[in-house]
Amino acid sequence: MNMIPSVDLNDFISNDPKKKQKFVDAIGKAYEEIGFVALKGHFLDDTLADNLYKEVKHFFELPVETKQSYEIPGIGGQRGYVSFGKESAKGKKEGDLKEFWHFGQYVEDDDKLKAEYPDNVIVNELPEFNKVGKEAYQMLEKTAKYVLRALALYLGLDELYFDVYIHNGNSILRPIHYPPITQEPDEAVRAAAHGDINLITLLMGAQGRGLQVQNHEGEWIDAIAEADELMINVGDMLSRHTNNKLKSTIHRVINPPRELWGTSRYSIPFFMHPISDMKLNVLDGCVDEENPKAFEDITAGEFLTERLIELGLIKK
Ligand SMILES: O=C(O)CCC(=O)C(=O)O
Ligand SMILES: [Fe+2]
Repeated sequence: MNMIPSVDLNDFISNDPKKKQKFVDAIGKAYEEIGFVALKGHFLDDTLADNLYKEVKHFFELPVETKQSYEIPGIGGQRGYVSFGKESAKGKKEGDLKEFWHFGQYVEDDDKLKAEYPDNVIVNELPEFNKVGKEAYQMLEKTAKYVLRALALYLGLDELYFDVYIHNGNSILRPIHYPPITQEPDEAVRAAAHGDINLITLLMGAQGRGLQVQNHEGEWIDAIAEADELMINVGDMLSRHTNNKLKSTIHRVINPPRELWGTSRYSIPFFMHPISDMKLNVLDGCVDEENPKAFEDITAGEFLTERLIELGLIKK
């Protein structure tokens, strides 16, 4: 499989059962094979996406001292700014060549979760950044909810199975800036090969080249979505919950050829996480003689903490 299939969310949302089933089958098959799809018909419109990119660029252009004033100690980088080189992929010692920001959940109707999550960090210099970040967060979350509904049907679960776990979930919108490369990097790359931690990841298509996905044969293929598509992949939480039926595919961001070292790269993944109490225990329907239970029982919160330690974002 050398192609990332394209699907249209309008098929799922339409009242036509045939189209809906076609969407469910296509996304399920893609996730059993390559682990990625390109999705049209999502809820993030062009104007909002353009404004988000504009504001994100303004943010990363702020003086480094200003950005660092938004780096909050003690929360594992879960909100606000994370400076250059701090995060490394699981198993790597070199930090990735990136700086990033985290917008988190906007809890309005659950005091317990509101207290559990760190507050969102407000950038005083850029009122629009805060506003556009929240709007984009909510539109991507809505898109992800429908994708998970389709996957629930594919897995033989109730269509609304994931809804209770993702309402006020611990999702994160992460604008990333990969700065220009100024000297021959030793071992470090923009983002070393990794699987995402969460249930599913939504990535806007507009970004430049660089993202690559590893297929079953171990070959790296370029993942390029069209401007109106979101690239959506399975993360390790969903892969675990489905006993590896849905694949969390390894991907990376390679450094550009030398003539493009002078250019920045921006990308804005939305990592869909459930609430921390969700049990990621392997679903009964995903276990049979050929596929024995491959993972220990664990909650989403425990799994996240384990991985943030491995990424260097929380200290043991
Ligand atoms: O920058 C990209 O295109 C992808 C980044 C990524 O895979 C990640 O942050 O998990
Ligand atoms: Fe990723």
